[in-house]
Amino acid sequence: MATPGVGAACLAPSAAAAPRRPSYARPRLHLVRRRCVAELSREGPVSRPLHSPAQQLAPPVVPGFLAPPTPLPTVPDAGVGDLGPELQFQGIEEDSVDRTVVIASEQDSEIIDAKEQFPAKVTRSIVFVTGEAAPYAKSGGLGDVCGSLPIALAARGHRVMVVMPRYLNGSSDKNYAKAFYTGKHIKVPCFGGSHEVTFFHEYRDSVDWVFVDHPSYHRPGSLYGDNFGAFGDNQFRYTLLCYAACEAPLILELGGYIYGQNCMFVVNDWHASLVPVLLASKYRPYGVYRDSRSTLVIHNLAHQGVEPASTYPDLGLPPEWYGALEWVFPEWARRHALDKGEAVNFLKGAVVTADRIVTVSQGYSWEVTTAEGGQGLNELLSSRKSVLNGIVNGIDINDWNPTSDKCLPYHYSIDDLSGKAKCKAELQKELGLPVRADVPLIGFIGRLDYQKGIDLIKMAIPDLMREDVQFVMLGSGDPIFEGWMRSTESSYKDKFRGWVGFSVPVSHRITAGCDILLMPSRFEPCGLNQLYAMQYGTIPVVHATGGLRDTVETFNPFGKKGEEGTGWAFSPLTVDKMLWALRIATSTYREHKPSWEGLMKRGMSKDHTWDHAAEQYEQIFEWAFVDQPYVM
Ligand SMILES: Nc1ncnc2c1ncn2[C@@H]1O[C@H](COP(=O)(O)OP(=O)(O)O[C@H]2O[C@H](CO)[C@@H](O)[C@H](O)[C@H]2O)[C@@H](O)[C@H]1O
Repeated sequence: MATPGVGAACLAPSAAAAPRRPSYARPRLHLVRRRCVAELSREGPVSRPLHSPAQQLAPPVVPGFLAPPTPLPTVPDAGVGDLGPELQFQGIEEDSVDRTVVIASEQDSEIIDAKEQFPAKVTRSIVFVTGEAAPYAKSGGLGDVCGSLPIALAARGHRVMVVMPRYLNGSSDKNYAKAFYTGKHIKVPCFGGSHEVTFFHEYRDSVDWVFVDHPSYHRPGSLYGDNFGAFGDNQFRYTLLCYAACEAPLILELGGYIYGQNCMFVVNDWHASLVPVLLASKYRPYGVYRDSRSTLVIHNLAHQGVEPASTYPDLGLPPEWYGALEWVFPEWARRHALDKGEAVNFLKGAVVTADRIVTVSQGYSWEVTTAEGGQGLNELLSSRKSVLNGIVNGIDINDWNPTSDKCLPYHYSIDDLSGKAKCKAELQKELGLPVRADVPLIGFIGRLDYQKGIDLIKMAIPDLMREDVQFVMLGSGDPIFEGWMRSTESSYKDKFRGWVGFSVPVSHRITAGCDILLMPSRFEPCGLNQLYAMQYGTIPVVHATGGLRDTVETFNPFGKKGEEGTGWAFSPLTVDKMLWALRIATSTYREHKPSWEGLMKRGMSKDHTWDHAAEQYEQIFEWAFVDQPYVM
């Protein structure tokens, strides 16, 4: 809790000295807090910063994994003076905000505004760690979420940093044009060497976007691989990211001030999963980050970052922490009689060390605890049920809004849907399909992957193409399915289009121009395309699984208040059942126009913004800070 006396003492001189950030409309509460921190730091001895990389990354002596903590070494005096007061200032509670207002005479009006403007009761320093974030780099839904949730949290008053790689592959380089070298670099001791990474920074939408730079992020191809498959050094690339993310809050003075040690790390999927392991094994034993917490967000359990056990020494972790990452494949998954199935698993490391675990829908948070949906981690995840929650993703309403979408030839809204019919005609024209308003246009957008049920679509196409429908698919991934899309297009010239590739503008045009969006996913942690579809008045037909079941309500013409529902969620996942759902949808489109319009409008009127989800994340963070760190 802030002490008014201390705050008052520090604010006065620093207010004049502190540099102003170019656009400081949002974090004025933080401005007060950061000034206090900086000034107090000057009072203490700062000759040897606690965050010196050499000190942080030195091999510590720690007890075995999850063993009861032994008394920690005394925290070096250098950092204590700085960090004590900062910790007091982190997490300003509502009543302390009032006191802050009292002490900040110079800025009174701004801060009072800020208090009214920002809904968060307790503001925190939040550090997202991710392999991708739109618009800088995106390969799928992870990029969407990490590009928009941080902004939503910042808008609620938190200080938010996103740490991700600076991918330079020729096509994405321009996305980093506004990110500048911070002058900071660290040497990461792993993989048999000392690897220098540098930090770039852009302040946008009230979020500090931090890009970790290393030659391994500069190569042609997609983010994680190229035509020959996944990059062989991905484990190395994301180990670097995790080390860098742990150092960033300690060494980067963003807007003049570091984030400090009292952070909530939000680690997304396996790429970031080493972060909680590092906090527990390499920082807390030195008294650093003892007041930080971590939340693992699972977007997709299918990718866990599993590599041979022999790579463990490369990670730079203490040998006694092997158990945190240890992974043994079941016998049936081993390659030969001498294969012991021993591996290291990054995601498992986070499951057993993070303070909280979030999946991207409630349905999925249950599925991951079952043998069918747990991808081998179900028992471990079940053991952490008390800290496991599901929060349905939101969507970026600035990007995905039919009233203003820059990728669309026409705009429309719930009150005037005429633009949607024009978008459909334009899309048919663009694809070279017959321009017909009466024929239902079905779309699919997504990775061509087993998860997305492409094989079911492939099996259903001969039957579906006998009907009077049009079908457009946009996707890339498995070369077999890419080839199949091309050959199907030549077989059904008047009805089928397969767009092989990754194109965000085309995905917007398909979402707006289609009548129906098909998602026969085998499993779907949340799914964003069905949310985009509903926002655009396009009716989702989905397999009732995970987040799809949570977000799509099957049409019911005889509901209590009349017609209900926003689409069709079918189950079980069979070709027949999928065709059955599509036939009901297409006949409703043709024969029951008022019902169809009702479906469109109910979908469009749903609140898919991040506001609600951001509030739920805040709650999770609060719970995490109430508890002791799960691993000290
Ligand atoms: N060829 C292409 N061209 C252009 N855009 C394309 C594209 N292929 C896919 N996209 C876009 O990528 C995103 C895919 O998001 P999803 O949520 O459907 O799936 P994904 O499996 O990647 O994400 C994982 O993480 C997200 C986020 O948590 C979860 O919703 C999801 O269930 C989980 O599997 C959408 O924005 C989509 O439009």
